[in-house]
This record gives sequence, C-alpha cells and structure tokens, in this order.
Amino acid sequence: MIEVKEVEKYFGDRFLFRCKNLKFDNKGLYIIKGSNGCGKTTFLRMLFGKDKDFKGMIKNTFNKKVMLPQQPYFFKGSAAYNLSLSLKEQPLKEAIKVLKAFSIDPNLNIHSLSLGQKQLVAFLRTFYAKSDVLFLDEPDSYLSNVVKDFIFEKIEKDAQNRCIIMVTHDSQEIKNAKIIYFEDNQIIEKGG
Ligand SMILES: Nc1ncnc2c1ncn2[C@@H]1O[C@H](COP(=O)(O)OP(=O)(O)OP(=O)(O)O)[C@@H](O)[C@H]1O
Repeated sequence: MIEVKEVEKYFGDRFLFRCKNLKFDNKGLYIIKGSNGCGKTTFLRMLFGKDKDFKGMIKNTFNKKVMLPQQPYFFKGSAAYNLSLSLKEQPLKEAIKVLKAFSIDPNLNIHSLSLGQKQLVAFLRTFYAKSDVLFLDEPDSYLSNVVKDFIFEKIEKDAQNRCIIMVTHDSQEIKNAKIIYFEDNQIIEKGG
C-alpha cells in the first residue's frame, strides 16, 4: 500500500504540484494522466522512492517494487540477453514467446531494434519481473496499436493480483482503472 498525505513538490523555488490525500491499494490499476510537464514522471519517482525531496508524507509498504522508466537503459548484447538479466527461467520463456509472436528475433542486438521494439523488450523485462508493485512510465511509447492493445490487456488483467501505477496519455481502451489526474497543479483522483 502507498499512502500520500499533504505532499508538495518544488524544484528550487518553482512549485510543481500538491497532493492532499491519495491511497494506492495492494491490488488494482492506477492511471496517472495530465499535460506535458505537469509532473507525472516526478510524482511516479516520488511514489517509487527515487525522489525523496518533497514536503509531506509518502508511506510505501510494498516489499518488492519494479519500475519501467520513460527512457529505459539497455546493456550491450541481444534482446534475449537484456531480458535474461532481469528474468528467471519461466518468465524469460514467456517474454521471449511474446517477442517471437511480434516477429522480433530475440537474438538480434538490442541496439539494432526499432524504438518500439526496444520499448516492448523494456516493458517485458519489467512486467515479468516479480514484484508487489509495478511502476510504468508511458509503457506505450512508440508502440503500434496492436502491441499497445496487447500490453494494456496484460496490464489490466495483471492488476487483479498486484498494484500497477502507470503514466500514460492514452488509456481509452482500459476500463478497470482508477484515474489520477493533474489539474491546476493539484493531483486528484477521479470521483475522489
Ligand atoms: N531534476 C529536475 N530539476 C528541475 N526541474 C525538473 C527536474 N525534473 C523535472 N523537472 C521539471 O519538472 C516539470 C515536470 O517534469 P515531469 O518529467 O515530471 O513531467 P511529465 O508530466 O512527466 O511530462 P511528460 O508528459 O512530458 O513526460 C518539467 O517542467 C521539468 O522540466
């Protein structure tokens, strides 16, 4: 569970946003929306615990947390090698199966893949890693509609068993999610 209370974020003198009260349960999908530059990535990093420079309280009781950043990092080597650094046997097999289903050769050098293909590899290595909470920063970047629909379906289903917090600009297809949005520098839960 993550609890946010009376949080204010500044960069130097610049006020970015405020969040009075918000709770993320152990299971469920939370989608964070808002215009470019409003602070979505910053808020996600604060929830994860990477950014601790804020006023107020964020209490995170999750044990194992994993994050897909906006600009994923890759190691020299094949797509399969990059997956194998994060995934054990069975999840690795699953991830490779997905790559093959989208006609991506897992033995190709990661840097020879397109942006969308690399994004899918980055998503898979985070998604299939074991965690209690999964943070996804625009996992649909560069993806074609067919791949985006595939990963959104997986995310929606998986959120029945763990907490997933996702930043995205496009979530029309997703039905079962709580929406958190930035409005006038305030973070608000829809209907909350
Ligand atoms: N380390 C930093 N120091 C100063 N300003 C920063 C820092 N990191 C982010 N910012 C600023 O904070 C604002 C919010 O950035 P953030 O990346 O959180 O926005 P975002 O909502 O995720 O944007 P986008 O939708 O374009 O990805 C931006 O104006 C950015 O320039």
